[in-house]
Amino acid sequence: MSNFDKHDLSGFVGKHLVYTYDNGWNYEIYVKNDNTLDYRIHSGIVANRWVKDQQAYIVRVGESVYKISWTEPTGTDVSLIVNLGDKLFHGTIFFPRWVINNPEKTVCFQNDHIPLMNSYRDAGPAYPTEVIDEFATITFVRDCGANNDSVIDCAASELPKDFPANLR
Ligand SMILES: C=Cc1ccc(O)cc1
Repeated sequence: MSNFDKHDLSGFVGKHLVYTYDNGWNYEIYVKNDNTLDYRIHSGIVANRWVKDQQAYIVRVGESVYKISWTEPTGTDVSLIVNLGDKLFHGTIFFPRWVINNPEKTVCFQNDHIPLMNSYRDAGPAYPTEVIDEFATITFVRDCGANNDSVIDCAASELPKDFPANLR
């Protein structure tokens, strides 16, 4: 039996993380509450895409290890492991084929374009799925409290040049 409370997400909710995948892609998430995240993409095939209020399954699987999983309006599925104790991160992204073919279609503030993303998802092609399975290095972490809408509120391209050093 585990000696931690798997239902206690208090060590995770409010966390703001910046991390770089081993393939060079730079991403950022904010764990808004126990079933919601915001994220922003700095580099990679969909750089400058950003999303608020994505509903997700968030579970605790170790003393300081958490897993976040969700499916997007685009049909992209994501599952992340965040190991805060070891500053270790692993992400698996299941991209539908249409995103790989035309990643630029998803580069936007998605919240303003949900019906469009759903229509792209439904038009496909969905297959073959492209699986990105990568470790990442956490380069920045801080606590911002729950339900803080100021943490991620613009595209990566609009951030100060010294981000995230400007937050320290
Ligand atoms: C497709 C979204 C997405 C968001 C965060 C992350 O680490 C991987 C994928």
